[in-house]
Amino acid sequence: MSPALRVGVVGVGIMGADHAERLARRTARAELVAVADPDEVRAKELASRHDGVWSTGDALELITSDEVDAVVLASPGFVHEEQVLACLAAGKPVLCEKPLTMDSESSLRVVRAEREATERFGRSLVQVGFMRRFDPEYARLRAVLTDGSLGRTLLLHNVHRNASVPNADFRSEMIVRDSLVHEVDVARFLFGEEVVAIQVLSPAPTSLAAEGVIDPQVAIFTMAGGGIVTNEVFVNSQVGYEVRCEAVAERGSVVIGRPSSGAYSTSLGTSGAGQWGGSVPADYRERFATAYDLEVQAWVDSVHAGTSVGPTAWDGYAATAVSTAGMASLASGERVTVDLVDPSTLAGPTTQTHHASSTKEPS
Ligand SMILES: NC(=O)C1=CN([C@@H]2O[C@H](COP(=O)(O)OP(=O)(O)OC[C@H]3O[C@@H](n4cnc5c(N)ncnc54)[C@H](O)[C@@H]3O)[C@@H](O)[C@H]2O)C=CC1
Ligand SMILES: O=C1[C@@H](O)[C@H](O)[C@@H](O)[C@H](O)[C@H]1O
Repeated sequence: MSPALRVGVVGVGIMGADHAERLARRTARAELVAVADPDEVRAKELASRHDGVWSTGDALELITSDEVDAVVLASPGFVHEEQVLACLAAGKPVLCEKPLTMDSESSLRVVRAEREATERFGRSLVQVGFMRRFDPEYARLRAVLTDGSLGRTLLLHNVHRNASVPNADFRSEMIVRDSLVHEVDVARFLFGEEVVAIQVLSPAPTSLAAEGVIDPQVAIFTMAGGGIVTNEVFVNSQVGYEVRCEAVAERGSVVIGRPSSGAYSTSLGTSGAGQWGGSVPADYRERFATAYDLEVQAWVDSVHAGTSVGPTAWDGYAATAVSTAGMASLASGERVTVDLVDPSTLAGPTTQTHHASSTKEPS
């Protein structure tokens, strides 16, 4: 049996700490060996909870270390380009949290570098952290939509709510680039097509959002085959983490993410009367715990096998291209066409994945 994959985690805030714990405690054939964060106290504190894990304030030191075989990037999106490129230069497989980068041009640079690295190292090195593809409910929904029994998929209706967002930097644009980007990937994953246009509408905002932040937002995607996707993203809903998706097809519809499909209970309300309903998860770490576990395990297994799995650099770029168009639409209120490079014009091998849960890449 091959030795455990020695993994380093870059950025140990909310998601990085969660992934570090997962790698250290419940990912087979993997070992957490190092963590990096410019907040060195935070990195050191996390490392001290695990035997033999070292910490550094310098992400590049971790990425280039001979003691690290593969890297999980959970740093903020604006540093992903530099850090993914460093992983590619070092020939290290990287699981990069979404979004791949913050704009279309930088994501395209990553796709080009990834193709060169694939030729050089003989395998695709980038997986993007669109974990919903690994969620059992989304995977089941995709299976139902693709088995042909319901006919062609016509519409998707997505709801994505966070109780609140962590800091004052989470402006209207972040709702598009950091939150709505999940729905972009879901739309591509479920339709198996690209998003060709987006319109972002700005309803009157909640008084509970930070000054000047447009929250909620409603976005409408047009798919390459003419399907339409409606999306509500509301990041200051006060209640909890609600992610639902309803697909409408020619011969039926399918909904996932309802409380009844998870924990469901009756209880006594504060008034003493009986009430019904499920509990709403507090945040993504609770709602998508299984998806993250499956995502990280699949990544580790694929690295051992020398293959790739799940969302590729192309998937990351295609999603970011939609967000970039979404930013323009947020500013103008107009429908904006997505500008996506023709993949056949890119040099190097395609980064086709070999996983049932991946969107087919245009050839
Ligand atoms: N897949 C999912 O459901 C989720 C994904 N994310 C993604 O994970 C990433 C991190 O998000 P959070 O953990 O929420 O942010 P966070 O703000 O909680 O943590 C970010 C960490 O990165 C560190 N950092 C800053 N600059 C750095 C650099 N140059 N190199 C290394 N580390 C650096 C910060 O000090 C902080 O500890 C983002 O890309 C975000 O979009 C976040 C939440 C959920
Ligand atoms: O990825 C995530 C965060 O970065 C984002 O900020 C949240 O809105 C999403 O719900 C969460 O899944």
